Amino acid sequence: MLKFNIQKSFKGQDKHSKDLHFKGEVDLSGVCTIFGDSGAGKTTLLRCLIGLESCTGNITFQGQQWLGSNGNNKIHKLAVEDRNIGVVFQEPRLFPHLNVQQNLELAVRKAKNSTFTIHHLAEKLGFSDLLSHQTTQLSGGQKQRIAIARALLTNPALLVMDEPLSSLDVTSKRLLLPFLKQVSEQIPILYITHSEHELFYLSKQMLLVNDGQVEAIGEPQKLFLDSHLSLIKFAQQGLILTVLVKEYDQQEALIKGCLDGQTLYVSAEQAPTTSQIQVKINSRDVIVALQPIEGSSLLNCLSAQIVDYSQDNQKAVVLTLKVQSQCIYAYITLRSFNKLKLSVGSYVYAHVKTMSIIN
Ligand SMILES: Nc1ncnc2c1ncn2[C@@H]1O[C@H](COP(=O)(O)OP(=O)(O)OP(=O)(O)O)[C@@H](O)[C@H]1O
Repeated sequence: MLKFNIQKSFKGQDKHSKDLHFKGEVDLSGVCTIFGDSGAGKTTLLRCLIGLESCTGNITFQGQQWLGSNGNNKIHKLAVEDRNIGVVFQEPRLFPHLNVQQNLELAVRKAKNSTFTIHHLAEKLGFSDLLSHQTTQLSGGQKQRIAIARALLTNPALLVMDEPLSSLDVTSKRLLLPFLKQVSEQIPILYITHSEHELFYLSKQMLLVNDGQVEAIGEPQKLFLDSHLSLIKFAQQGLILTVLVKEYDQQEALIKGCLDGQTLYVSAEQAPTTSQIQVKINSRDVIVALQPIEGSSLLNCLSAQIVDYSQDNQKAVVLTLKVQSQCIYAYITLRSFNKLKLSVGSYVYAHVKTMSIIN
């Protein structure tokens, strides 16, 4: 469990800055993603938690006090190096005067009984042939793989990552995302990202940061559907759903899947390698009708119920359509909404024009 109630002020440094106040309790297991708008305070929260940024208040991790009062009204702050955290930033920050092996050996020396070895991680992350290379000769993706290995070799109780994949190519992301998911079964990960794809692929829970505060903590699917949260403006553009793979038709490059018991066809150049896929359905790609549309090129028609709706200032309505356990949004005009006499509880047919696979 990670518990925190901390304040941070940048006012001395920047008169325009607001005070930030973060409060929350997270039962850390798997990946917990820190998500929010640019400037919301994600990096500041993370840096305060791990002790790289000074702040006031209380932090405890798995019963160990990292920050707080020690009873005599004196501030207790556990040194960063005693918190047993592995840290990976957007920039790999390797020692340029050492080769890959030497960079990693520094971490091994720091660790107490590491469960990982250089050999094992080099194989898993595909850099066995780079061990004798100077780090200055490596690409960004190679450096980041080594930075992740270095963090793991310190045998951390918590791995903290600030947008670790944001500047990497697709191939590196394809290698690292499943790896991190696997690692998170052993070591909890606190992970900042702007990518919805990474968020939904990795996280069991998310910590939503908004305007210098923790706005909500919970499962991504639930928070993305909560119309009271700031996330809604972003979520209403489209939601991510889990689809079970039934079969793949190579000739038509089409996956036949199952979404909450209903058939869904998804275009894919290759057969999926997993038994379930995640697809993003944009709200503007959903056509709502009172009957199934016949004789059209539309492949997907889901029967759904309207469970909520909101009107935006563009004279459009965003409908929340529940398929069974999962929801999609549909963005329609106010005129269509009125014409179809829609309301909460109405049953409709949601025709999905297109969707993208995100894992
Ligand atoms: N060193 C600093 N001096 C003054 N203000 C700062 C400093 N660092 C952060 N801030 C302010 O604190 C707020 C939160 O910044 P932070 O970098 O934590 O946001 P973020 O959510 O991580 O943003 P991004 O996604 O763009 O990285 C911003 O208003 C920012 O201007």
